[in-house]
Amino acid sequence: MSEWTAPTPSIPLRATVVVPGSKSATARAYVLAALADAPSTLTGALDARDTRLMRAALSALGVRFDDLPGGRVVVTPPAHFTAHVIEVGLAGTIMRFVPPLAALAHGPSSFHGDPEAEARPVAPLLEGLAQVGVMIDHPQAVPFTVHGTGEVKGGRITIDASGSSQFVSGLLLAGARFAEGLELHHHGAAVPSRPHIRLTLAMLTDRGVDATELAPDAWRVRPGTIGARDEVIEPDLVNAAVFLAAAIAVGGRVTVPWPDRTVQAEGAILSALAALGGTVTRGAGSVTVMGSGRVTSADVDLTEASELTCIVAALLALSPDGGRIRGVGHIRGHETDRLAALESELNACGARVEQTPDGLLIAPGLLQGGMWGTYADHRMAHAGAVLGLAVPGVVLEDVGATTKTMADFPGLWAQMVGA
Ligand SMILES: O=C(O)C1=C[C@@H](OP(=O)(O)O)[C@@H](O)[C@H](O)C1
Ligand SMILES: C=C(OP(=O)(O)O)C(=O)O
Repeated sequence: MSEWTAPTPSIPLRATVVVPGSKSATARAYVLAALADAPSTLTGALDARDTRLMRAALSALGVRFDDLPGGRVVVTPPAHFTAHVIEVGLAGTIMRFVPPLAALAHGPSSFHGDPEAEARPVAPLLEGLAQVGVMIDHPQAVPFTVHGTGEVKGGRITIDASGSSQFVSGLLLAGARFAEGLELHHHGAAVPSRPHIRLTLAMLTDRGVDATELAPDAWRVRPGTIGARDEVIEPDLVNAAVFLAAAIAVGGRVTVPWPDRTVQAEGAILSALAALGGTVTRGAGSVTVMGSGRVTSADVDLTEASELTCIVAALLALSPDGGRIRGVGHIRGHETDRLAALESELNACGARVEQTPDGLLIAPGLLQGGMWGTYADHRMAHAGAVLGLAVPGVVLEDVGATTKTMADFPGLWAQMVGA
């Protein structure tokens, strides 16, 4: 546990921050390289806890990683995956993307993780694999064991993916390596975070896989090889948004590198920041957000970008009129129950927050600093940092939680604030 006092700048921000590679793109690029027909070279892959654990998990299955100068890594797939013990940490991408690869190995692979990982939903994914003949012990939650037989029959699977888009992505990523491919149907309440499914389909298509959305809740992947691909990983736009949010919280301007074309959820991210009072300007390869120091009250639907909930909640708590967040009921199953955690921490700081079935209602209050619980959750830590820009004395219980997706969040934050 490392406590960290959030810096409160005395002058408006003026900063450019270079945010590391996308967690979601790195995880997919590693998994697809592991499944490919030849080695792939990736540049700018994220190096943080989730992606280190992903490398360790894939290495355990027989994949080789050779680091080269210039942030490049060559990923060499094995002829056959070898069953092994897999450590998922608290990464949704590992507990949901790696089991289908373990099913393609010979023998049992047991999946373990942090205590918090055991509360995260994984059953729909594992039940989906069971529908096409994969044997799994304790398919309810981490820890579980996948008994691989070297092949997966594939075919039609129906699951309830309302708990996480990662159930869909995890099955689609490996579907081309199933003997009959995959036709995946969702049955249940709305699937969240759809831009992440679009990212999965785009990265599959880019590697020569015939992967399509047949209907809003149905996807098909035809069997075939997954082509090796050399790729430059884009910056993580959700993590970039944390820094852009800072300009809205205290005023000034923050610039981050931003790809000119992306399949990350840029529309949802930039429109949320604009709704909260940010003036968003696109430059060539960058985005700048300017803020006046006054957060606009807003009613924000984050169905497409639920990872923003924590920082949007912190900003709305700073708004003189508060606001509302909708469309994110499923984040009760993220790194922690984020709606409960935000309600508890923001109320402890003097805001008046209550949960709704699918989000939060946030009313203003007289805000004060104090200990900010981080719940082993990087995005709860980000929220505390954003709040602390404007409220002196916010102390994060454990800034180490941020290493999940950024190796040096405190360093980047200090650089931005000019501390
Ligand atoms: O596929 C991915 O890379 C992700 C999908 C989303 O999951 P949910 O659909 O569970 O929100 C997102 O929140 C998570 O951070 C990353
Ligand atoms: C939900 C998140 O992560 P994970 O990939 O572990 O699901 C997140 O990063 O906000």
